Amino acid sequence: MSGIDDLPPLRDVIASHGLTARKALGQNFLLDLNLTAKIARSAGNLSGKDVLEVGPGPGGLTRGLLASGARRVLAVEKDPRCLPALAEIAAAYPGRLEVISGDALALDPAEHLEPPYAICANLPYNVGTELLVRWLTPPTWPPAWDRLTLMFQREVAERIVAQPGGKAYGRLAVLAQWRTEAQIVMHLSPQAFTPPPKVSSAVVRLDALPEPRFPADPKILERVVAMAFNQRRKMLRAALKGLSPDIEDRLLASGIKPTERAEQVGIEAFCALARNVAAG
Ligand SMILES: C[S@@+](CC[C@H](N)C(=O)[O-])C[C@H]1O[C@@H](n2cnc3c(N)ncnc32)[C@H](O)[C@@H]1O
Repeated sequence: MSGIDDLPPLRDVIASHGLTARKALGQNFLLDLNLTAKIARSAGNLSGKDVLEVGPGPGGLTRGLLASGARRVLAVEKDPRCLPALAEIAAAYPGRLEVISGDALALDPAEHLEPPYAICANLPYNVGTELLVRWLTPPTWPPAWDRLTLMFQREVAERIVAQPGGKAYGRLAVLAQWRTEAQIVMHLSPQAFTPPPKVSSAVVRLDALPEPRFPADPKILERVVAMAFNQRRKMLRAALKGLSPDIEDRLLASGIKPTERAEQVGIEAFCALARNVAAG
């Protein structure tokens, strides 16, 4: 007995299905069901909610999400070897777990889930940031999800919640914090995983704000921020010179010193610059 459901312990599951971890798929499994239950709880009240899970693997977190009351979990898994283990969970929770075999990058969750849905995942390291950026930049805001609860390498988690003035602060921090409340809610040591990765991990929770903190056109803001941080060691007057011939004036009008570097500029000032650029 696992403690949170009547399914077998995960060590038995991975042994019986021959689920040796594959590095190319970012497979570091969580086999402690108390821990996966804790991560599911950190996603808040899931009762009656639809949840998207990317990369369920043998299903430890999936079991936590179902046990914590999610109405329906849509789990997208690229490794077909995991499907039999997931089918056993689906049988234990009739009508509540749908498993899609394939690449999460190719999935449109809107075709399957009732908004506002939650997204909760122990993300594969190789596609984690790409998925996060995609979820943070939907065509309209608020997005179809209302909360992301995601495990990342600790260094990526720290970049998401970073404040101006340090090396961790960059495009990811601006994109995340402009339209969400982002916080690290849990730290995990490598030993929590099988096999243990080289680095520590952290769970980040991002709550979608009803509207952005400061007004700006998303596309223009993304362009300004990408250019500014692509050459983060340069002064902004140089890093952003491709943006406008009178960039120094625009920076000054936005309250930014042209000699500053991107990592010194807060989100409010980046938004002011994006509005100035949009005004033509
Ligand atoms: C870090 S493991 C997490 C597994 C499980 N959720 C856990 O916590 O034990 C990442 C999982 O994502 C899967 N995966 C990797 N790339 C994927 C992709 N592009 N789309 C969907 N799943 C993917 C891997 O096969 C693996 O099962």
